[in-house]
Amino acid sequence: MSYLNISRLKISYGEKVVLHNIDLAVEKGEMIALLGPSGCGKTTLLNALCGFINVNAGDISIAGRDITHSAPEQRNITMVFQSYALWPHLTVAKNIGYGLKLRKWRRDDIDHRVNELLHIVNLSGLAEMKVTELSGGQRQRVALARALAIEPDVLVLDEPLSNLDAKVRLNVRHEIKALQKKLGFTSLIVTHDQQEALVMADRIAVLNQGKIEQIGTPEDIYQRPATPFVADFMGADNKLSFNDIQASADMALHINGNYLSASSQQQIVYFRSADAGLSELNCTPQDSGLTVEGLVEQSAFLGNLYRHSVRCNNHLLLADASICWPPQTPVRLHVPASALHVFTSSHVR
Ligand SMILES: Nc1ncnc2c1ncn2[C@@H]1O[C@H](COP(=O)(O)OP(=O)(O)OP(=O)(O)O)[C@@H](O)[C@H]1O
Repeated sequence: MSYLNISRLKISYGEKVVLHNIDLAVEKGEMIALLGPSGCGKTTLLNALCGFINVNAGDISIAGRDITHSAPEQRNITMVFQSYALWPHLTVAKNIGYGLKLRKWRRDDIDHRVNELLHIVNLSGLAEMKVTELSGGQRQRVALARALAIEPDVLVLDEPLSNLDAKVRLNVRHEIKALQKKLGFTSLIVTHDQQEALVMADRIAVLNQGKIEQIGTPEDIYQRPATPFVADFMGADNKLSFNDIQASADMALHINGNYLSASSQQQIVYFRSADAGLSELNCTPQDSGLTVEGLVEQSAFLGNLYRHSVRCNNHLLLADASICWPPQTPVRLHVPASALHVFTSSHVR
């Protein structure tokens, strides 16, 4: 039995079902990222876990204790919000100690715990500052310290980094991850950002329209997407059907040494632009993987590389390269078989 168990959870708003039979088992000390497009039900799942909304069917338990219908304050789950939700008129120390005061801790014990947390989140020395005097990154660390102060059974983070600018965001996500490893708290984090999920989570649950499409390690989700939705969401931005490939004299696909056969026509292949290499037409073609001959239509400088769009008949494919191939250059685009994600079209919605 896992530490946190969500089983067959169903939530609806009126007639509209927004979570369908969600099963999620989280081990103690694990960080799970809930990843998915806007409206897929991530926040609803967190709200159900925290007890902010009613559950239509299913169960939630922590350490064997059924909390499906417990009041939020009886669950020992704390949430860190995107907006920090700090008290602006209180100092950093008073914000961090707020939950402990509500729990009627003794003054000395609160001071001791607050100092411990200030040290943990690297804010020692800022105890007496008002939170309004802090930067966004510092405020989010206060919010985290306040949430951790009461030693929650589960820490829930709802898009905790989305109000921070890009550079601070990169630092804070590594800090939270390091803290989670050090302190061993169990947590669920909601994010839109696939890279944030890859960096921070032990496992990622990808949600689509109220269902979990796939749950697995970051490597599983990125390298072995189970469905076309996950492949696409995780950045496999090119898509071709086997029919398209077979119909074109300029495309060829070899998998396990075999040229694609007629029986595989119901299949569809996804790949990332980063996995597609470009070469001149007079180079010897590779004998495995996908090969497409076409013309460079556009190239865009992305800083560390150039992204090219390559036209082959009515298909426009994307390929990255460290050098810039000018528009109208005839090229061969090649993707190794190991970087192709192949699905039967019954998977494709
Ligand atoms: N109070 C509500 N009443 C009715 N429908 C709601 C309510 N809250 C959310 N929904 C609907 O439930 C679905 C899931 O919403 P939810 O906020 O959980 O998605 P999300 O994945 O967190 O989205 P985002 O990333 O944009 O925050 C959406 O279709 C939304 O419109």
